Amino acid sequence: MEHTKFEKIALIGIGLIGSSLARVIRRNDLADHIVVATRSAETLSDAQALGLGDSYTTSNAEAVADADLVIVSVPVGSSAAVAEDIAAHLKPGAIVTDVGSTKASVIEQMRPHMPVGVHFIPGHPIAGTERSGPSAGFAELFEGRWCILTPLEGTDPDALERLTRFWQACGSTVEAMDPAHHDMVLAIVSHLPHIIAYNIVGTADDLEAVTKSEVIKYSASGFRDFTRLAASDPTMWRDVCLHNRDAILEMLSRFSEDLASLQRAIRWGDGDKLFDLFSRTRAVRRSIVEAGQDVDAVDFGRQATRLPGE
Ligand SMILES: NC(=O)C1=CN([C@@H]2O[C@H](COP(=O)(O)OP(=O)(O)OC[C@H]3O[C@@H](n4cnc5c(N)ncnc54)[C@H](O)[C@@H]3O)[C@@H](O)[C@H]2O)C=CC1
Ligand SMILES: O=C(O)C(=O)Cc1ccc(O)cc1
Repeated sequence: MEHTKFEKIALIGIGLIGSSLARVIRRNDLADHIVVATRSAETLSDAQALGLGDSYTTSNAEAVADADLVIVSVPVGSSAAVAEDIAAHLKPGAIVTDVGSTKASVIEQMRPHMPVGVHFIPGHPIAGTERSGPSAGFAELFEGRWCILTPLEGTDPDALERLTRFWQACGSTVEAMDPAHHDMVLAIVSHLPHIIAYNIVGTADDLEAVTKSEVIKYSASGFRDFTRLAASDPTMWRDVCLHNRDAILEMLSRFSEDLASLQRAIRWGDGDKLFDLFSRTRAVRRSIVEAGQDVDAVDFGRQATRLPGE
């Protein structure tokens, strides 16, 4: 594909997302050289053992020297620190992007550090699993998934086109969105489901004294699905909650109102209300499946979401 290959791609952060990128970049021949950078020497040596890059460093600054594409894949709360590390070492004309689950906060943290002549284009692949670390990644992660880019005003169209082609070459469909809108949409479709999962599994865990064995023994599919989400990386999700605070609080307050109304229907035996809601929600699921967004039907998706030991 014309103009898709980069000379040198710097991957800052080599967890689930960074290592999946490393694998797909290698498999699809999207770079002549992949340089891997991460903060801890231990993670770096894991990445090296997996053969994820062509060179390795614990210095973010060293990694970006001569790179024409820099992809920051760290928990969103570390975005400012990474931007500070790399700012003075970026090659003029380089594209800097990220994969963070929140966008307004990442922009606020990184934009002030970006030098003139460097193209900063924030992004977010809507693809992941509950696993983390360099061994968790796989080359197919982004296949058939959306990647949202939130370009800033005045973004160079050629740089945007190059980054769009990069994500397409990873198997994704790219869409541009306003950062505030992204944060609101993701709050309801991704952040709230994780918070609800953390909460319900926590509630069950608090009942431990009475139900310890029952929670495990009878964990039917409903509860099991929540435990998968609630097994997601604590640092990553702490940062998402702290950095998409307003949108999450807005969605949580709507959620609490609706939950109170559901609680009331149960208390007063309002079967019609329950039936109407459950019919409406069943139609939502059907439209997702019809739109081909039912990832459970995709083989690698099923594999990726298996519990450890399954
Ligand atoms: N896990 C998921 O399902 C998805 C995650 N994301 C976003 O991708 C980003 C990365 O997430 P994962 O890969 O899942 O996390 P991870 O925990 O698997 O990996 C994070 C990596 O960042 C490194 N790191 C942390 N601080 C650093 C610093 N200051 N300098 C250099 N490296 C640093 C860690 O050592 C680790 O290698 C997060 O912003 C997350 O919100 C986006 C889509 C899906
Ligand atoms: O594991 C799951 O079900 C996910 O929802 C993965 C995920 C987590 C965070 C994102 O920003 C995007 C995708």
